[in-house]
This record gives sequence, C-alpha cells and structure tokens, in this order.
Amino acid sequence: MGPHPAVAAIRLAVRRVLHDILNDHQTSGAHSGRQAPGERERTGRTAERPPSPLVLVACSGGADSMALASALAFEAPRLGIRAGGVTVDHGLQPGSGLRADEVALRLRGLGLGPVDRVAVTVGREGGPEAAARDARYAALDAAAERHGATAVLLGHTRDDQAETVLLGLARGSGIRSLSGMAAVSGAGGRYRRPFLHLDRQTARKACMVQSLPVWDDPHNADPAYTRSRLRHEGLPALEKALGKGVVEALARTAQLSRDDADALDAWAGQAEAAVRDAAGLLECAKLYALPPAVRRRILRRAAIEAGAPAGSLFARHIEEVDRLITGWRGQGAINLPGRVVAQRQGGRLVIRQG
Ligand SMILES: Nc1ncnc2c1ncn2[C@@H]1O[C@H](COP(=O)(O)OP(=O)(O)OP(=O)(O)O)[C@@H](O)[C@H]1O
Repeated sequence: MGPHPAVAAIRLAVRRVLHDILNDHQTSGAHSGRQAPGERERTGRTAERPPSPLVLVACSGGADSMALASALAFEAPRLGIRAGGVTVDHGLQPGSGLRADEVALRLRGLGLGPVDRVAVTVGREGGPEAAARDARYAALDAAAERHGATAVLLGHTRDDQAETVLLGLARGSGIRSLSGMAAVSGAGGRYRRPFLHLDRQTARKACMVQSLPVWDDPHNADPAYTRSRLRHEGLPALEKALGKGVVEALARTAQLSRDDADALDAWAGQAEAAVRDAAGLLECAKLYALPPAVRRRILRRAAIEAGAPAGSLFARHIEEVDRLITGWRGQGAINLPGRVVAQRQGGRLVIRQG
C-alpha cells in the first residue's frame, strides 16, 4: 500500500523541487569542472565531480515546515542529496529557546543533518512582523553560507500565497505586490517554496498521519496581527461569499501578475535608455509618450537609484512625480523618502538627493 494521499502530495512537491535543484547544481558543476580539450592527457586528471548538494529546510516546528522537513528527509537520500535543517529562535515569547531545542531534536530525529538552531535578536524596524522576518532571513542566509548549502526550502503554502495577494491588493500598489511570493528567490535562487501550490490542510494532514508533533504559533491566531485576521476572518468570509475556489484563484492571480510584472519591468528597463539625453537626464517629452505603467516604473527606479529606500517609496510618491510629466503647471520640487528631491528643469526631470 502506498503512502497516505497527503504524504504522497507533499513528497511529490518536494521531489519536483529537488530535481530542479539537482539539475541546476549539475549544470553549474559541469561549467565549473569543464576541462579544456587535451587537458586530461596533459595533467592525467579528470574533472572533479561536484560534491552532492546540501539542501536545508527552514523549520519553525509548525505544520507546514514540519511536513516539508519530513518530505525532504524522505526524498533527498533517494536522489543522492544531503539534507539538513535550521530553526530560528526569535526570542519573542517565553520558552522560545526550549521550543527551538525541541524542533532541532525533531529534525535530527527525522534523519536530517546538519541541524542548526540559531538565536536572533529582533529589531523594531518596519514593525514586529517585518523585523522578525528580516532577522530570520539573515540567519537563514548565514546558515546556508556556513554549510555551503545549495538551497533552503521554505514551507509557504497556497493559503499563505492567497493571503499575500490580498495584503498586496489592500495596499493598492500595483501588480508587483499582487504577485505574492516567488517559487524561487534570494541570492542565486537559494530559497525554494515547494508547497506554493499545496493547501495548508494537506500539510497538516500529512503531519497527522505521520504522527509528527507540530507547534501552533500563537501569533498565527492573534487578532493583533493583520495576517492572522485575514486568515481567520477575511478569507473564510471571502470563501463564504465567493466559493471554495477563491484561494486557488488568488494563488493563480499571483502567478499571472508575476509574469505581467516581469514583462513590464523588462520593457521599462529597455525604454529607460531611450528617454535619457546625452547627459543621462530624463527627458520629459519622451517620458510623456510612454504608457503610464512603463513610465512609473522608470520614475520609481530613478528615485531608488537617487537614494530613496524602496520600502518607503509608495505609489502616491510616484504618482506625484508623474504629475511633473503629465500634469505640468509649474509646480515645485517633490520631496521623496531618503531626502530625495524630484523637480522639472527645462524639459528634464532631475531626481537627486538634496
Ligand atoms: N522560526 C523559524 N525558523 C525557521 N524557519 C522558519 C521560522 N519561522 C518561519 N520559518 C520558515 O518560513 C516559512 C513561513 O513561515 P510563516 O510563519 O510565515 O508561515 P506558517 O504558515 O506559520 O508556517 P509553519 O506552519 O511552517 O510555521 C515556514 O514554513 C518556514 O519554512
């Protein structure tokens, strides 16, 4: 008898991603280990085979990432991949250190190794959720570097993706924020999200039938957090009004928006060279002729290049700068975050730090 359907589903999702990782690894190994013709005869050596790649799972001890860890522990040895894990102690709740110890123990119990348990200090910048996320990714990056890991797996599910799309929609900041999380992200495509097409219930069920103990983060149920309210009130209300397929539809929206946003970014990248004069300044008349979606991307990029922090630059800032092009009536300089100033001078748009 085969495994329970939920276990089969999580393993398949992980197997697919491990195949991708293996292909990328072999391609990069083949390039770096390629010998010049005749080299083997001269040196008597063959190219060294790249060592088997190491894949780490980032595990909070929650159902999604425990399911991910179990599937990685099952699949990796069958593909000749080494598999380890990292758990991060954010130090935000009493007893979090003990829990991290326990998670590390469970990961080792699954046969994973190396397993790291890392304590971080969470700052305040951008609010509690963003600060914890920044500290976590810094710790995961450091662990990947320390162990020479090829990839780090994250347990985000289709439900997380749907929530991310809704949060982006509520921010009102364009299709990039509707495109949610990428299946592959980070330096050199380090972060992979095998469960992005899998629902949270399947991950939880897979833990249950494998008798894997899971830890439910009280923050996930705390109505003080926006994401938690969305999870427990917003999405159920939407499902009630629109039907069960809404989560899947939102996740599909993410993929479609990502493709559109990538295409528009590429268009803006090419158009930018054509709207700059010989001195590299942006020409207002040429900007005016571009479609708004392309023009605004160029303006945003110029503001960031001048020193405006991307995270503080909102759609309303770019709209104001855009009015220097499309609604010119002699208005003054526009102040942007990071002490960046945008102003129109003699048919040119000048954006620089003031
Ligand atoms: N403390 C942590 N240590 C290591 N990895 C973490 C930690 N917290 C989150 N992650 C990683 O980030 C992913 C997303 O975390 P998040 O808390 O947003 O989602 P979640 O739905 O609560 O996931 P989970 O059920 O796995 O905790 C997790 O699945 C896991 O891979």
